[in-house]
Amino acid sequence: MNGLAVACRRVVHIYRAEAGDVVALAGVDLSIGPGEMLALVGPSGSGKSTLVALLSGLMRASAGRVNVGTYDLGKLTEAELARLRGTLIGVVLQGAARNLLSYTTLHRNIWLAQRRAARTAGIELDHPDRILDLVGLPGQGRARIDDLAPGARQRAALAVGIAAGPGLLLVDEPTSQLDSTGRDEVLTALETVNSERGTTIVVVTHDAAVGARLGRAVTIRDGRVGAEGRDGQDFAVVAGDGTVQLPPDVLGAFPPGTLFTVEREDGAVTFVVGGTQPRE
Ligand SMILES: Nc1ncnc2c1ncn2[C@@H]1O[C@H](COP(=O)(O)OP(=O)(O)OP(=O)(O)O)[C@@H](O)[C@H]1O
Repeated sequence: MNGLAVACRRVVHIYRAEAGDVVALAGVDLSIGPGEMLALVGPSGSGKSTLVALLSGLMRASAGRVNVGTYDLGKLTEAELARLRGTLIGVVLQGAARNLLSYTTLHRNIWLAQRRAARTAGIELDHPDRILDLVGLPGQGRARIDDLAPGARQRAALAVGIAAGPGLLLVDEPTSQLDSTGRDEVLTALETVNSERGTTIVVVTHDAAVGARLGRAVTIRDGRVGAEGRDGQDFAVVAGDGTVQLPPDVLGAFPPGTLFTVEREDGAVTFVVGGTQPRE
């Protein structure tokens, strides 16, 4: 399966709670190319997990459009969404244990994750040993999950996530409980899956270093896509409503109300900082 493109357009998600509605996503615009690796970085409560739940079809957006490959997820039935999750879309939930049956072997965990895809015509599945090679656990098919070290257990969770050969892999906080060696091994496994299979990979993380290593890091702040870092360069991002999201570390230098002069010359547009003059 080749990598799938992802497109979010003006995505809003509201949780209806007794204490009042919570706007978790407030108009997210995001495009991810097929085969791209990207980190969603942001503080707790900023909306990262909500966005991943929408991309996996576990929840539906309150408004806006979410496309994965040729599918408009908002138009699919629950059964169709469940089928996509078992085939085209792989999900690795936060906390390795939530993805694994701890009392049995790695092989059995992978077989179980392949069951739905095995019944779907046209899907060719990798042998579990090949999947274990990809995540850096060669020859460990007979190991019980209970007996694995934390880093290996996280890579076992990745093996289950890629078992059906998804075109999009969504991974929530894969390195949060690990030391630097464990983190490195998990990131290497993700890079190998991406380069060998072309899988599009989205990783939710609090860790800016993980974002830097994946090449593209998109900041989520208060339910909106904020600034972006790509290959070591920082970018400000224009949102669908015309607001400009700045990298967090330069925000302090441009308080709300900062004016930019817009200069147009020969079809080119330049913005020049014109001083801070907050409106009355
Ligand atoms: N089931 C829910 N009911 C009500 N509010 C919710 C629910 N789930 C999340 N929220 C709220 O939605 C907002 C976004 O939460 P979300 O879990 O997506 O953020 P996050 O960036 O993934 O945070 P974390 O890094 O802590 O997982 C937060 O204000 C959160 O309190």
